[in-house]
Amino acid sequence: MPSNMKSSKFSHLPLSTSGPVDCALTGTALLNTPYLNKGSAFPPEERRQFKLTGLLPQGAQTLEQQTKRAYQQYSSRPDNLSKNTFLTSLKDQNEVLYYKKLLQDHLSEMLSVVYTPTEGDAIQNYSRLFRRPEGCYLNINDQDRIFSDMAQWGQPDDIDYIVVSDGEEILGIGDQGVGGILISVAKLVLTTLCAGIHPSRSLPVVLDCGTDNRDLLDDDLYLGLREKRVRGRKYDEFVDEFVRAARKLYPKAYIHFEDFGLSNARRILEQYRPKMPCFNDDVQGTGCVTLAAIMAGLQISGQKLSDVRMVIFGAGSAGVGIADQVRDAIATEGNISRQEAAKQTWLIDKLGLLTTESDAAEAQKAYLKDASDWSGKETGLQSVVESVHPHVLIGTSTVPGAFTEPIIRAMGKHTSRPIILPLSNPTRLHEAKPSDLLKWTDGKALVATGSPFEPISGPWGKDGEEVTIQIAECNNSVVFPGIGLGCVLSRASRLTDRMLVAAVQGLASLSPTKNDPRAPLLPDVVEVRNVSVRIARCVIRAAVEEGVATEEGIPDEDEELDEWIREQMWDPVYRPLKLVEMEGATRSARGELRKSGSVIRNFVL
Ligand SMILES: NC(=O)C1=CN([C@@H]2O[C@H](COP(=O)(O)OP(=O)(O)OC[C@H]3O[C@@H](n4cnc5c(N)ncnc54)[C@H](O)[C@@H]3O)[C@@H](O)[C@H]2O)C=CC1
Ligand SMILES: CC(=O)C(=O)O
Ligand SMILES: [Mg+2]
Repeated sequence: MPSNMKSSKFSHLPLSTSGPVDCALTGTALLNTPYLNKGSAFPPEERRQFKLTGLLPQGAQTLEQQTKRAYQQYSSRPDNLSKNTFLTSLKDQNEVLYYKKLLQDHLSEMLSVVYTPTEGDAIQNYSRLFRRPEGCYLNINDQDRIFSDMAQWGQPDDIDYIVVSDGEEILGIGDQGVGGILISVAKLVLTTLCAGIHPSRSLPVVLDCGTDNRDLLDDDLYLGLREKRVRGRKYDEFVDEFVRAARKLYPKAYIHFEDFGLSNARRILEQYRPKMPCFNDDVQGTGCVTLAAIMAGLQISGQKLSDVRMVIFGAGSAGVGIADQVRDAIATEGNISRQEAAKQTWLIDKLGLLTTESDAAEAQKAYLKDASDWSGKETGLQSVVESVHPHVLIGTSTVPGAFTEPIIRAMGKHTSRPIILPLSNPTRLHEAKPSDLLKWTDGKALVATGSPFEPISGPWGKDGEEVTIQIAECNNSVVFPGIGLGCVLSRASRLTDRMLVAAVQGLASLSPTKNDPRAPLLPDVVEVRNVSVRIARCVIRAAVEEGVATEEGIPDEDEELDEWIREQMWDPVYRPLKLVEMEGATRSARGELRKSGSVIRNFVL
């Protein structure tokens, strides 16, 4: 069934997005509510019923006509950052139009504008571009207000998905302080775009703990807490207060941690994941998507995962997250211990290879190489590649150009199809350009990147014929929306390792290389909603098997389960509005009116 087709069989479900939307709003208040506003597309009868005549020009248009006009306006913006700003204001006016435009018509073109790389520029310029607040800003010096500040966002049933960042390691651009709110917003845009998480049932949060970014502290327009980043006990208490408030206020919500600093990301994840449904995208999401890309690459090179040697350059949250996911998969495939499987990965960080003599973080310890084996030897990337002969090389270092020609040529000497994944974001921080990687390996490298790249042509076909190679985007955005959707719909009480493995298997089963060895390693972005349905299906199945799914009535059959999932995915279409009474309702911080536990938002002035 196509992703936009709804199933009457499941239209009774509370999260069903079929049928009319209850609306208590009229007039300007309705026009000012982005979730309900249809602008020039309000049909004549709704204009009369909702007191809109006189507030709109006569012509009642279709969503397609609005999309055409909005695209013309978008195209007239001179650069990507102003296109990004344009789209933000469109989202503030009319969410259906915003998502429809992106989702159905221009996804490949616009994803890089609302996400990496352009969103990185928007975040760096947050306090200069600021027009209106988006989301929940919590302040480390006002911890006693966390509960009441968060309580404004709805009633207990109202929030399904929270993305929270403390702004310390945004993409590869470091500490962005309060600007981190925009990574929470952008990740939530992707959950709606790619997995149909209801845009009014999610909550972006920034934990403002100060910043160590001198440029921000010196900027008189900076909007965040103007003090050095708070660390230690007070920081831990702050995170804990946030988690407690989130759990108490929105007990159904799944918590997605994004772009926390290296010293906190994994620690926080390990602390909370045994107790609640939560996820760290940089650690787990990146691990899952990268493992799926590696599996697709190995299918082409004809190798087994359990035979693979892998070098990871940049042993932070993402690098170690990938190492763990690959190690666990090797252990399962080869029926060996995790400890044994870890021997196939070499981690390199700022000071070179991590060995038993390195001052390693807890998470890195599983991968330390015996220092005596390396004594007197160089431990930089080139020497390690020359001595280890890796099949897979991963870049999560934020060091642009780190994968040099000699390194890649050295790798190519010992493996016929090197799998090379420069994953640092945004684009300017990639460890290598795909065009160079293909040039240095005569088109043999199997490449996927953290940010999008154009296809590359070269004389790499049979007898030197020109071929064009598509570069897959290996970004956690391919998996986190589907994983989140699976957890939300099954109301999983935890996100277990097995559920993550299931997500990888679901994604790997859709790799285009299954049918065409020249195809990109991961599905194209335009397939993303179907990919999310598949991942969600696998995650839900695993949640049921693990006994952590608390939702009743999850279908057993795959086809029926997919229908059940799709029915609960929000689509950017104008649904008819139904005028309702507003008595007994309360207003949320979004300006929407909520009746106890109702899914549908209304609004009063
Ligand atoms: N493609 C994707 O899906 C994802 C990409 N990333 C990207 O990966 C990069 C790293 O992100 P995180 O792991 O979250 O950051 P992180 O700060 O946790 O890790 C970066 C690591 O690189 C190391 N490093 C810095 N300079 C180095 C050098 N000269 N040589 C070797 N290592 C060096 C740092 O010491 C640190 O351990 C960022 O650019 C981020 O955008 C992160 C998550 C997902
Ligand atoms: C993609 C992502 O999560 C990052 O670059 O941090
Ligand atoms: Mg991230």
